[in-house]
Amino acid sequence: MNKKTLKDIDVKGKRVFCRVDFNVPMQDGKITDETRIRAALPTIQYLMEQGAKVILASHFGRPKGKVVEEMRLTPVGVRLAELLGKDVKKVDEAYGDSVKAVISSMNEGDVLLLENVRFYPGEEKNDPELAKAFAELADVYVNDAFGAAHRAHASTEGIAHNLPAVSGFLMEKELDVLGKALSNPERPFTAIIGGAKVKDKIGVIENLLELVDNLIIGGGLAYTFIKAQGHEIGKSLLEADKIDLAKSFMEKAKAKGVNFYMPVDAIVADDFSADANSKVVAIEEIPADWEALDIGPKTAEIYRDVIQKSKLVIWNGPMGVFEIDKFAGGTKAVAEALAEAQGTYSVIGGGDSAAAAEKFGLAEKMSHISTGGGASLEFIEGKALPGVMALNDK
Ligand SMILES: Nc1ncnc2c1ncn2[C@@H]1O[C@H](COP(=O)(O)OP(=O)(O)OP(=O)(O)O)[C@@H](O)[C@H]1O
Ligand SMILES: O=C(O)[C@H](O)COP(=O)(O)O
Repeated sequence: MNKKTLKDIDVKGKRVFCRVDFNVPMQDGKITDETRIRAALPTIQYLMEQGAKVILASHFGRPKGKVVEEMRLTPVGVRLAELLGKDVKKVDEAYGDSVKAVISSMNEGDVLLLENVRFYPGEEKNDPELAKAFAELADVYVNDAFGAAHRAHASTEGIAHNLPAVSGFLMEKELDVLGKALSNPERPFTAIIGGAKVKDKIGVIENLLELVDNLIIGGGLAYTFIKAQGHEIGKSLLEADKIDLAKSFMEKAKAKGVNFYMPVDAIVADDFSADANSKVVAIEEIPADWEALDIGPKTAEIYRDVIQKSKLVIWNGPMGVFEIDKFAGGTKAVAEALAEAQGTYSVIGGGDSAAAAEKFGLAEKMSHISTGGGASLEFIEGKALPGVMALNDK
């Protein structure tokens, strides 16, 4: 990487604004997967050992520029303190005089966690004033938030223009590992795209068609494609204004000779809940009042077979609502196929896919679990990541 890293600068006694990605899966105020917190520890511990005053900033969820009580970073601070074996002071703002006062009382090696940066409308707008306000808190900026590096926001991009700016260890490692896997990909190269963020991921699919031999679609975003094929999808997730785009992708795949795999069956439910009635149906037969919440067993078998014949697989986004056991089978089948595949380099991206691998006890069997979802996809697509571009050159 041609960007400066933490090892290139001296942080002793300095106030370091360290952007991390603590956007962890959470249910009822409990962290359900702490991969992203653990992944940030090497940088945080290094900063502590070097005698920096460590000021951590992160976003959590999508509060849209307002304070949302359930999206405070307080539970993350509690868990971080346990993992570090050290107090972590948490404040309820992310800049301003009261935060400055807390920072001025910090000792070398102390750790402070700021509030969710997305509580401020300027964050996602990359407002230069907010970037300046963040920068005023510190002497140095370290970006270790690989998972948010595809966002040009005030705490991931803007701030880097106001302070000496370097990457953290996690950022460096992610760019290194992903860069190596993709510089000359082994084939067959397969991408598996699932999850629920249809808007975010649909563009990615188009770019992946230029790179891969096989494209597997699952999760909530599959149903926009199924609809585009002319089937009814009941109450399944749909991005209606993307149907034509989905159609054009399927045509593009055909023209390019990319194998485009979509669910042939699904598990449908009459409610989005653990005690819903559910059944397996062929993909053309989703009942009007039901929604598809997982791929079906036939689809899982086909996907398993493709995965096992691949040399490089990137996987982003679960195949179904894996948080609920009865809709977890498809995601589990994909995770198992990846874990069992011999000689296949497997890269998992996305908070939820990583959480799923962890939930099924298969995380250790994957070649690389990236802490980035959208970020790893954009990197794979060959896009420049704003959070990386803004850092100082070596
Ligand atoms: N068929 C479906 N209908 C509705 N929701 C679904 C369906 N399949 C999966 N999901 C949901 O998608 C969510 C994950 O989607 P998301 O796109 O955020 O994936 P991700 O792996 O976390 O990627 P990223 O890190 O980029 O956000 C899960 O909470 C899961 O329950
Ligand atoms: O979960 C992620 O992919 C990152 O934390 C970025 O979150 P975002 O998609 O809400 O920007």
